[in-house]
Parts: sequence; C-alpha cells; structure tokens
Amino acid sequence: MLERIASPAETTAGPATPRGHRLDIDGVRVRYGQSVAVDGVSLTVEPGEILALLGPSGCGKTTLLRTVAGFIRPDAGRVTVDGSPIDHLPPGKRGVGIVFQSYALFPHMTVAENVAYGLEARRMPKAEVVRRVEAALAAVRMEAFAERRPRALSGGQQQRVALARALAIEPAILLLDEPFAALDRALRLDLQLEIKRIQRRFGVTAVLVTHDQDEAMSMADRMAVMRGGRVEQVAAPAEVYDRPGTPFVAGFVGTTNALHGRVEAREGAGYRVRLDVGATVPVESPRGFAVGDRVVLCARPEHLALREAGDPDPAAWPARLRLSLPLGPSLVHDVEAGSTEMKLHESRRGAPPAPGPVRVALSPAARPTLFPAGDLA
Ligand SMILES: Nc1ncnc2c1ncn2[C@@H]1O[C@H](COP(=O)(O)OP(=O)(O)OP(=O)(O)O)[C@@H](O)[C@H]1O
Repeated sequence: MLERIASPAETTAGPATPRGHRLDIDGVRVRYGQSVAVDGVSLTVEPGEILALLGPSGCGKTTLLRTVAGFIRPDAGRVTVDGSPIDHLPPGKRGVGIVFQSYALFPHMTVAENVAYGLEARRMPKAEVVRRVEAALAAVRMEAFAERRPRALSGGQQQRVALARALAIEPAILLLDEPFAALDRALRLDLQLEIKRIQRRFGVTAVLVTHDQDEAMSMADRMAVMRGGRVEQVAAPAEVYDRPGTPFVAGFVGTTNALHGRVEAREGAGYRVRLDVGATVPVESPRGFAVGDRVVLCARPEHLALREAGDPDPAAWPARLRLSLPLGPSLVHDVEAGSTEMKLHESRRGAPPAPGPVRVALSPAARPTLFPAGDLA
C-alpha cells in the first residue's frame, strides 16, 4: 500500500478507488465468564470501505475489534481477510494496523523511531524501513516532525504519528479504536479529514469503533449499529437515519419521537394509524401489520410541524409548546402532548413562537417509521 502512498505523482486526492482488502467476520461470539460480550456477529467490510461499529458503552464494539486484531480468541466464529482465515495468527502476523484512543507512542523515541519500531520488529532491511517511515509520515503530513519526541507534539499530531505507525506496516486492514476520543473538537475534525483523505486516496479498508453517531455518520461508508453484543442494523449512514431497522436504532442514531398508537386500517402503501396523542395519520410502511395492532411511530424532529392551536385538521393533535430554541437557521421546539414529549425541528422564520397551546402534525414530506409496539424494548 505504501508504494502507492509514496508515489510522488499522487499528490492530489482522486475519487475513491477500492484497492484494499476484504474483511469477513463470521458468526463471532466472545464470552467473558458467564456474560456474552459479542453474540454471534457476522459482518463484511468491503475493500476500501470504512465500516463504523457504533453503539452504546458495553455493547461489544471494542471486544469485536480486539478479536479481529487477534488480542482476543473468540469462543466461536472466524475472521478472514480476502477469504483466508487469520484466527490462528498472532496479532503481529495478521496484517492489521491499529490506532488506539491513547496514542501509545514511546516517549523516549523520536517520531521516526516510533514509526520504525514495528518494521524493525519485523526485521525489515534498514533501507526499506527508512523508505516506509518517510512514506508513512508524508501520508499523514508529519515528515517535518520526524526527529521530535512525542511530548513536543499536540494530541492531534501524536495521533497522526500513531496513524503513520499503523500505516507503515502496510496493513491489509486498519483498525481504529475511538482514535479521536482524546482530541478536542478542532483537532478531531483535522484527524477525521486526514483519515478520510488517506482512505479515499489509497483505498484502505478500515473498521472504526465509536460511540459518537456524528463521527460514524461523517466517517463511515456503512455503519453497524450494535446493542448487547449483537448487530441491529448495517447500512449506509443515510439509510440508517432515514430507515432505521429497529426503534433502538431510531433512538440511538439521531433523535426520534416515539408516538404510540393502533392500526385503524390499511391505506395506500401503508396504514391509517390512530395515535394515542389524539390524531389519525396516514403512514407508509413496507411492514405487515393487522388492523388493531399496537404500533410505535418513530418520527424525526424534522418530520413534525407546529400548527396553530385552532387548526381543525384531524391529522394534527393538541399539544403545548414549552420552549423554542433558535439554533442557527433552525428552531428546535420542545413540545408535550399529555405524557408524550416531542422535539420538533423547523427552519426559522422570524421570531420564535411564544410558549402555549399549539397543534402538531406530520410534515407533508415526512417519512416516519412504523414498528410493532413490542419492538420498543
Ligand atoms: N476483560 C473483560 N472481562 C470481563 N468483562 C469484560 C471485559 N472486557 C469487556 N467486558 C464486558 O464485555 C462487554 C462488552 O465490552 P466492550 O468493551 O467490548 O464494549 P464497548 O462497546 O467497546 O464499550 P465502550 O464504548 O465503553 O468501550 C461489557 O459488558 C463489558 O463490561
């Protein structure tokens, strides 16, 4: 890979070209004593793709990543790269490069020595080590800092060196374990752009562990949303946001308003649903429901619109506006209808409305998602 990184002709980023390797995780299960941390996960990461593992603390993201890296032996399942099993190989022989949350650089070594360390441990000829260190530092734009010690670098620069060290071994797969977590906002954005640039330019296959949905949305080609050791949905970020597979995904990725109700009738490409808040709304849905089924309508804040208190539309329901917060060009409304709390997101037109009685309706272009009520566990 670094021959390409080193190529002087490649000075401008081109379109994404998949030249990386394919990773398959097949039925992986990991237990710690009696508790199951990863519960039969199967995932494919396509060549040149960044797959984000996203989920709340304790859902098994890091355990899964460490299993791919070879630090944890799974109780069941297997991991292959380009179709070849790597389960029997120790971490150093798997062709995986890892970047951790803490930079994990050796403080007494220079930047160049840190990057060279893994190559020398592999007994690589000196000239090749020098070439790869230069190429890796150039890839992360840190060649001017080769002789510095880590303590003379910012956190973002240290993390770039850690990235260079991972790239220098020319890994088949790059594993990123919350690599931005210790960085402040500006440095985080810099490094995110850097990794995206390298990935797009060189077709690196990568797995990114994060609990930050914005990070997963902006960095990943696809994301796997995990919960309790299982994958709930794998799809492109926009797909996960627009068509969440479960109420958990709808709530974890983005904000959702969960409105309970009952199916009244089939209608068009979906159903007519009587909401408990006191309105009957049409909802498109590919799922099969029977008349009378209890359902949950998951609506994004931008799926709901504020109406006048006197609006007679039967598809609008009575509510009380508690607060409106201007957020740049938008307004976020905090609304309650009985015990149901809702957040609405609208573009700002003039001054925020005063708190008090209102009605709420689905906005015309809204595509909320309908789930069986039992899915809201
Ligand atoms: N070495 C261990 N021994 C026992 N249990 C562990 C060990 N490591 C992790 N666990 C448990 O396994 C589950 C999954 O942990 P894991 O660290 O993989 O989750 P995570 O999604 O990466 O969480 P976080 O975002 O907090 O890092 C958790 O319940 C955790 O407490």
